[in-house]
Amino acid sequence: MILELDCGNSFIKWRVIDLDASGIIHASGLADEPERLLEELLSLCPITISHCRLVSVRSDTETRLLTEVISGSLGVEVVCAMPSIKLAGVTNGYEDFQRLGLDRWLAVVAAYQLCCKPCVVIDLGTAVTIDLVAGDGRHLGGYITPGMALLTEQLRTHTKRILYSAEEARMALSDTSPGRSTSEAVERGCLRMLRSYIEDQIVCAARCLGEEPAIYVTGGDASLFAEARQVEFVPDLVFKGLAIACPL
Ligand SMILES: Nc1ncnc2c1ncn2[C@@H]1O[C@H](COP(=O)(O)OP(=O)(O)O)[C@@H](O)[C@H]1O
Ligand SMILES: CC(C)(COP(=O)(O)O)[C@@H](O)C(=O)NCCC(=O)O
Ligand SMILES: [K+]
Repeated sequence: MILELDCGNSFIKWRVIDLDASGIIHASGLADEPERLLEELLSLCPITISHCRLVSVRSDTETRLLTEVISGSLGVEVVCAMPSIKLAGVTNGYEDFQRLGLDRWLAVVAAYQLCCKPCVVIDLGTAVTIDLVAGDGRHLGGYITPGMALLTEQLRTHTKRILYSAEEARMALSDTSPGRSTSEAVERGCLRMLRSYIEDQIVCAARCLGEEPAIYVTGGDASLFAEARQVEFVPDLVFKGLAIACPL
């Protein structure tokens, strides 16, 4: 079995899939910290892990510690995705290719392999990233903004009277009519702002790419954009890119 890990700034997503091309998922999870991840992985017995591949946007130190803990506890070598200028027909559009977030890089590589045409990749995670790929596989670059959790957290931590619970936040997103409480005003305001931003980005991308691009959405907050126009939800887009970058 292969253990795959996507280490984002909020959550470490992991899954265990078959070694063969079936890609059957035998286990998966989401851990907020390495200690929690290890508990989940050690509880996987009797599943035996023979290979491990990982992509991380955390610091080099945290990523190294994570690979050492996984390698030490599961007895497998951890193969880490690395920056590259070209991969699977996609050319990295950053001036310094090594600075492009590896989650973004793997997501655009996977997206282009899915469609082989101009595409837009939207990852709604801690940050919201939007990347454009031309029809010939050139990554044109993209945009980074705070995600929902960061937007609302900034308001709560930088004001004195914006205070509400996680449950109130969850309830607030039942619809986007004018908020009649602090939680509704903040959560709905931030959601509408992000939705308008994403809609605008999609319109501009179609103009920039010269034809209707394929639009792929992934990330923990993707569900908040469910009613967005015709987009394709690919929750495991980064994992698809990881398999391309680190074939076994
Ligand atoms: N299990 C979860 N519990 C709470 N929030 C979650 C969960 N999964 C995803 N989210 C939401 O998605 C965001 C992070 O999604 P994710 O794509 O995992 O981020 P990253 O890749 O940046 O770690 C959180 O800020 C939160 O809004
Ligand atoms: C933009 C990101 C923080 C998004 O990470 P995430 O929200 O998935 O945790 C990550 O892609 C990153 O660290 N990028 C490096 C900077 C850049 O892409 O320009
Ligand atoms: K991510």
